[in-house]
Amino acid sequence: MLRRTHGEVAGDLVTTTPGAPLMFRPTVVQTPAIITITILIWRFASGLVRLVYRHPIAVAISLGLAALAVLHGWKWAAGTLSAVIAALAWWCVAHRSSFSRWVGWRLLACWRLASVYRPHWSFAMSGAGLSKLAKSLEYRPRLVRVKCGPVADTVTVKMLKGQSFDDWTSKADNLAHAFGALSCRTSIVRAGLLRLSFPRRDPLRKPIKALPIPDTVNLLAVPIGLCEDGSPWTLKVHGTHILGAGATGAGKGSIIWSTLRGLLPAIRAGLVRPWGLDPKLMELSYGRELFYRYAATPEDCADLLDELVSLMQERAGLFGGHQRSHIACLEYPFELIIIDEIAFLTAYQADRDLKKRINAALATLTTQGRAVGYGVMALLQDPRKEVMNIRNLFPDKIAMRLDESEQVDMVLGEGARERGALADFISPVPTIGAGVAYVRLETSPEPVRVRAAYVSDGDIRDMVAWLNADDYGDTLPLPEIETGEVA
Ligand SMILES: Nc1ncnc2c1ncn2[C@@H]1O[C@H](COP(=O)(O)OP(=O)(O)OP(=O)(O)O)[C@@H](O)[C@H]1O
Repeated sequence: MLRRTHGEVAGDLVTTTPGAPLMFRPTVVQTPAIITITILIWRFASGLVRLVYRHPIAVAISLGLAALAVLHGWKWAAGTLSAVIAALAWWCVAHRSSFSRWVGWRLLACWRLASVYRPHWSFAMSGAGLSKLAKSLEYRPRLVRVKCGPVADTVTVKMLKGQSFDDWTSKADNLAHAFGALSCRTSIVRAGLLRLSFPRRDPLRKPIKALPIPDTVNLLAVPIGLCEDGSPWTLKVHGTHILGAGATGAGKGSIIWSTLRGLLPAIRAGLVRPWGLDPKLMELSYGRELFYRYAATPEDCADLLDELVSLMQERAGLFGGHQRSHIACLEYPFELIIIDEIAFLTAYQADRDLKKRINAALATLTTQGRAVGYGVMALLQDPRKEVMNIRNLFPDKIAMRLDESEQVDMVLGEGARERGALADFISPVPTIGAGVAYVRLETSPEPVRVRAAYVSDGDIRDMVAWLNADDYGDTLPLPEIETGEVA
């Protein structure tokens, strides 16, 4: 027997027939039409306000054309529209960069929103497991805004309540494929708001030619290559120490030479003094004349490091009580100690006394050198702790192509690989992957993919010639040089 009943009496029902089907119909509360209409009007009005706020120019043009068509006829509207299009085309040809900035990227963003992100959003969210089902309703993260730049699209998203940043970083691969991109990077804008970055093309696909020797030198931003968004990759060399790790053939040399190239005017002026330690004898020796001092054998390297420690301590003694930071000048230049394959001097050194001396000198330089104008840039192949037990004394790290995925976090810190630093996936083919690296820039904790410019043997010879050229004689002006306050 079938019985219809209202929800509230269901709890009191008793049936004597075992297995008798019970039809349960919940109480339906009729919403008054006025409330439904008010909600619809409210939604329409807020959508309209949002449209005007987000696209004021497009709305103004559309309204203006509509007004023209109503007041003077469609021919006037069509003529004005043609004039506007012709003006935009002229702007695009004559001043491409300003056109792109003000119009081009916005139009592209509208197009990408309508053709890529909006249509695939719902499926991508449920496919990646980022939407939630509650009471038979599907709740999806809200697509807030799409912006386009020369290289990548950035999509701002409002996360669902209860979601964490890690929920999104772990789905980066799913999202990249869902929107037809090569990769997806996630970063936090503010609580609950995320930025997803989808590259449309890869500016690091091809080797980058050696950058021009700059006129001015900023020790806090030496240009050495490009970031994945096409912006310059600059390296802070003053007030820090840099550790670069990469398997053989990863292109560690390009980081050294690009840095020296960016510093060349300051080296020539005597404001920066590079010290080269080259235990492999293969890398730095090619541009030996660029170095203020150079050592290759482990004994010479140990002596040089000891000398640097005593110079540094002497300078610290002079600065003590007078100044707390270093500004590069002729009297106290910035001393940059470049060590190629540091493991040869530390872990792989057979002579135990020498190894101890070198380790002690390196630890002293890296712990006390920053504030008095001593910076260490060390490169190595194997970042494991057994090989490099002082890697935590290097504030800035660069992960080039690495052999194992676990090595990525050893270099860039816990969780870096999960956040997209796929250094173990960098191609071993030199033209594709040499010089490519992941770094954490000061502005963001998220790893950024970068590529150092390739400084060829010819470029190094040119740098030596440039340094030794005496056309300026003694009248060489000091380059503008910026150093930061280093506490
Ligand atoms: N930035 C770069 N862009 C393109 N190609 C590069 C770049 N850097 C290096 N290469 C190419 O990769 C090769 C290996 O580079 P490099 O010797 O610098 O590697 P490495 O990491 O120092 O290797 P190893 O540790 O064995 O000395 C170079 O001969 C060059 O052809």
